[in-house]
Amino acid sequence: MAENDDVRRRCLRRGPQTLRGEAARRPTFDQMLLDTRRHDAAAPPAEQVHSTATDAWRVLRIQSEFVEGFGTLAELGPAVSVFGSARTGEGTAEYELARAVGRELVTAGYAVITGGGPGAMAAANRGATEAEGTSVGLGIELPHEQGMNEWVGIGIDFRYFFARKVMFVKYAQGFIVVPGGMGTLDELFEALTLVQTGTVTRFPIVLVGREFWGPLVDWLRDTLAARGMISPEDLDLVSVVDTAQEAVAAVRAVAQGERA
Ligand SMILES: C/C(=C\CNc1ncnc2c1ncn2[C@@H]1O[C@H](COP(=O)(O)O)[C@@H](O)[C@H]1O)CO
Repeated sequence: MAENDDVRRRCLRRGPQTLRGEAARRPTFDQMLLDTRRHDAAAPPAEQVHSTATDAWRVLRIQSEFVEGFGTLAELGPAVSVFGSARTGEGTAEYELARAVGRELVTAGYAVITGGGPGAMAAANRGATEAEGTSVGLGIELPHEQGMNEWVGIGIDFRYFFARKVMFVKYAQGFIVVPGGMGTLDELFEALTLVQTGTVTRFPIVLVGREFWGPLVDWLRDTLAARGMISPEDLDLVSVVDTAQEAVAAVRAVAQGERA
């Protein structure tokens, strides 16, 4: 019974479609593109050929995500992307930290971009909205979709993670990262790699919460740098602070350096 309720409540947004119940068990577009062992291996050979052919047509859908993203965000003005856990609970210290980051960014003249989901993303969007600033959510279609949080003012739903990731970097002057899990680390390390390789320059990456991020930074220094996997100066690509005010000041310092 509980499982039936869970199936009935499950909601999947797939492009213009909203799917509930059994229909929401269908794979997402990202799964169909990437998880080919799951979706194609069981199919008879003829269908596998058909599936391979449809990959070419997916290019048009992918292209439309870039067109939509570029079109919506081109005139956003200065913005900062904020990342953090989808699981951060309302009322927790980490929720309030993300909310303060959203608020402080708006006060400093930045729009706030998040993944549009729950937890720390909603908190940052909430802070931005409460400070009467621009609050952007770049949502992603997931197997257990939760929908865009209520604090998003400008929302775009993506089907493909990689198209969405381009928007986080292209339209932001920097990243502020509050405590999070796999998704947050993925976004953090993608940005670090882009800066390390010179693909983007003068792009501040600020980790908020010394107690949370300290062990990761220790590992970067004591293991990666110590074993020559990164250069010692790569450690300077990331700043670690404790408060929302310090995080925004770190972003501004880079922006002011750029103007000087
Ligand atoms: C897991 C839950 C909801 C998932 N909904 C998400 N919506 C939008 N963006 C998401 C979602 N989950 C992860 N992300 C992206 O990754 C980062 C957070 O991942 P983490 O593993 O929680 O750190 C975040 O910045 C998003 O861009 C409800 O429990």
